[in-house]
Amino acid sequence: MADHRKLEPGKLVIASHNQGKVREIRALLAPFGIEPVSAGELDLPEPEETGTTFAENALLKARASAEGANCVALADDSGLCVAALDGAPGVYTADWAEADSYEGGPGRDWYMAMGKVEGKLSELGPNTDRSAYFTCTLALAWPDGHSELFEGRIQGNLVWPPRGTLGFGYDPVFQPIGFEQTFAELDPQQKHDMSHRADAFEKLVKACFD
Ligand SMILES: O=P(O)(O)OP(=O)(O)OP(=O)(O)OC[C@H]1O[C@@H](n2cnc3c(O)ncnc32)[C@H](O)[C@@H]1O
Ligand SMILES: [Mg+2]
Repeated sequence: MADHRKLEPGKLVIASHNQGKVREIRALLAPFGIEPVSAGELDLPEPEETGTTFAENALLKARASAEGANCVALADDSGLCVAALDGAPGVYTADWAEADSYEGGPGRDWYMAMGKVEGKLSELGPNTDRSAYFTCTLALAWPDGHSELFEGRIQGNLVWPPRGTLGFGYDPVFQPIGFEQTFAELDPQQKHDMSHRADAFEKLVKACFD
């Protein structure tokens, strides 16, 4: 594998507009002397995610922030891949939650999105395989165009109805293998110890900090 570029202590833009993700990435970065600032805090525009893979979208977001802020940027493109749905919603996980909010503007309705997944699974019958995994691709981009990619994954099963109030997105329906609780019922630290994001982050740390 090609040499990795080390991350120096200092400013880093978290190229995400998802508060749940930003919170988790801040916690994961906390031990490394990095000063994270989010794309939202810098008023950087949210680029359109036109890629067809997690890697393409992660790079697109990281590059947009690295150029916009002229500093190193870290993006996360992630999603839920359901075995019985041939990997859907996958790279379109966030799109499945697009909805007109009650205020009339566009927004995201996670309960509706979780119901959409459940609806498609139930159409397949009562004995349908409920296994799914979360995947996360992290992209680091430097203002000079250099970039690095890291992937992580966690396997689990989908539950219905949703359970728990912690975490974000699809956490209330995702029960990681070996646990009785969903991601939204587990302590956030427990999620950080095993999640798809933590798995990708571990690879990033080995490559860019060690
Ligand atoms: O692109 P940014 O601004 O980072 O924010 P986003 O919410 O649009 O993020 P993605 O494009 O990567 O879409 C991935 C979706 O997958 C879901 N997801 C990813 N990681 C998750 C996690 O740890 N727990 C629950 N849902 C997760 C969540 O709903 C995300 O919105
Ligand atoms: Mg997105």
